[in-house]
Amino acid sequence: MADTDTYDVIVIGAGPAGENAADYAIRGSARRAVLIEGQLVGGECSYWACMPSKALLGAGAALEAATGLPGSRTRVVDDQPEPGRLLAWRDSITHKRDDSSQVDWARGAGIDVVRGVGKLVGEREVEVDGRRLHATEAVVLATGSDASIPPIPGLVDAAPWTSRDATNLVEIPARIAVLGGGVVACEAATWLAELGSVVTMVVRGHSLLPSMEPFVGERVSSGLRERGVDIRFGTTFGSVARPEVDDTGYGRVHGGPAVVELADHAGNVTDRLEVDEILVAAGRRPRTVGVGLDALGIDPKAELDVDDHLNVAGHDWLYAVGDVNGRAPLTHMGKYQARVAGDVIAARAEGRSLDGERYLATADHAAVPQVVFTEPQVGSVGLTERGARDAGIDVVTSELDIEVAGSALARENYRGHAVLVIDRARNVLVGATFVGPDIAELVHSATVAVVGEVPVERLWHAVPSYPTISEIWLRLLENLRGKQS
Ligand SMILES: Cc1cc2nc3c(=O)[nH]c(=O)nc-3n(C[C@H](O)[C@H](O)[C@H](O)COP(=O)(O)OP(=O)(O)OC[C@H]3O[C@@H](n4cnc5c(N)ncnc54)[C@H](O)[C@@H]3O)c2cc1C
Ligand SMILES: NC(=O)c1ccc[n+]([C@@H]2O[C@H](COP(=O)([O-])OP(=O)(O)OC[C@H]3O[C@@H](n4cnc5c(N)ncnc54)[C@H](O)[C@@H]3O)[C@@H](O)[C@H]2O)c1
Repeated sequence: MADTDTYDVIVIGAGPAGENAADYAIRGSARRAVLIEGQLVGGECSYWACMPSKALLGAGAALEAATGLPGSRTRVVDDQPEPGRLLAWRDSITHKRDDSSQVDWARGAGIDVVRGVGKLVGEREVEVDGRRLHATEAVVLATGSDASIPPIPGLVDAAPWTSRDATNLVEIPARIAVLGGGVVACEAATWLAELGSVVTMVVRGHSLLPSMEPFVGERVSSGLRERGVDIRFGTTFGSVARPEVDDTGYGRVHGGPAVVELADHAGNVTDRLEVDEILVAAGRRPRTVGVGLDALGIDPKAELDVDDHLNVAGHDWLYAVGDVNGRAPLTHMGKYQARVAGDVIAARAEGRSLDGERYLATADHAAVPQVVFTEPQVGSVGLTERGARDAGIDVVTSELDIEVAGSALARENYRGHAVLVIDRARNVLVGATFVGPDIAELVHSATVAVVGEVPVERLWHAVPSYPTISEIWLRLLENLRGKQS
């Protein structure tokens, strides 16, 4: 009988990255893997992040599409989502936080599941609730990330919402202040406003989604303002006071009203807001502390040093995939890294060479795609114009409003914008950004072009179907030809 405490592969954290690493490391072999999970198998994405957030955003997007066309507009009886049914739909998508189907999937894939908090205690050694497990091949760290709460006076004591509350909301706060101008803040402000909250976004910078092309922030700000969201740029929370705090659980209002002092960069108080809830959407921190990295001489507070095999520097048996390594904190990128790490573990276990593209997570550097599900949607891949120039690439750009037959048919007043960033010397696409209704599915075409390093001359022969929003590709290439000739 197999020793239940010895596995070929031990994975700490059963989010999307951990699940895929375990699966790829043993698939088609007699190797044995175990997933150690302290909360829910499926991780942040399934229960607290991607899945519930997209469930909450779907109805608003569908209403936007229906009200955007004569003929369906007059048939829409209410242009706001119906809260009760929307929250029930969200609950059906998250299985009310019951992870049994994911546990069944793991067991069906030949992966053991151990519940508990795992900790590295030495080379290839992991402890979970006093039990010692040994890995003959590899240990994979896939512990994800936690929401960061900035050290603002009174903020922690006010028990603010994090994204877990916003995605799992059961009470809709009448007035809410959202701290942050990143992806979580923009998406959550969208569904909260659609559900009837009066939303004030407090953004310390001067644009939303500042890591993207500048027009992205402008378009998303307009979309949010059209939904009644008040955006205060150049402002942060100076302090928070909430006299009555109540531990009501995820997604319920955590007590009485809070007074938030807004402050400018010099610390001067510029305004005071009274709100019923606060959402902190100020970024995430990899879960590296408390997982035993110090037992290996690795500083748990420092960024993990991980190579393109997803190997942690200095430990050829230790891998880190997903949010925990900070390379590209998105579900699809964590799963991609996990596929690469799993393939590397399998190849090493079978004594095969690691030559070949499948063993290197190269997309993390130059081809990270992302869709932000605001209204309008934002989709991007690769470098922005500024990012490319900062990387020393001589670029030419092609930038246009999305005005093609496909977009005119999608909405009566379609408004969208797109840019291609081309490496002038190699004449290949290094980045693309699209903003507009229904652009999410355009991103993968750009990803293929970036990853494939398709010469712009060849892109001419990728003919977009008529009438689709993809026709913008042709307009952008025509515009580029005008610039290059
Ligand atoms: C509101 C929100 C919306 C998002 N929407 C999207 C989206 O639309 N698309 C997208 O691509 N990304 C999205 N993301 C990002 C996405 O959720 C993460 O990139 C993804 O969940 C990371 O997967 P992971 O497996 O690395 O970590 P996680 O999903 O965080 O899973 C890690 C798991 O490890 C467990 N764990 C941690 N420490 C231990 C330990 N010591 N022992 C045992 N178990 C442990 C945790 O309980 C958890 O289950 C969103 C994030 C947020 C916050
Ligand atoms: N659709 C998607 O792909 C999707 C959706 C949601 C989240 N995510 C991912 O989840 C991760 C977390 O998202 P996020 O929005 O929390 O992080 P973020 O880094 O995108 O944005 C953080 C925001 O908080 C602000 N901030 C940080 N510290 C602050 C402080 N002390 N005071 C005031 N403001 C402060 C920043 O200026 C920024 O506006 C990201 O990696 C994101 O890509 C992805």
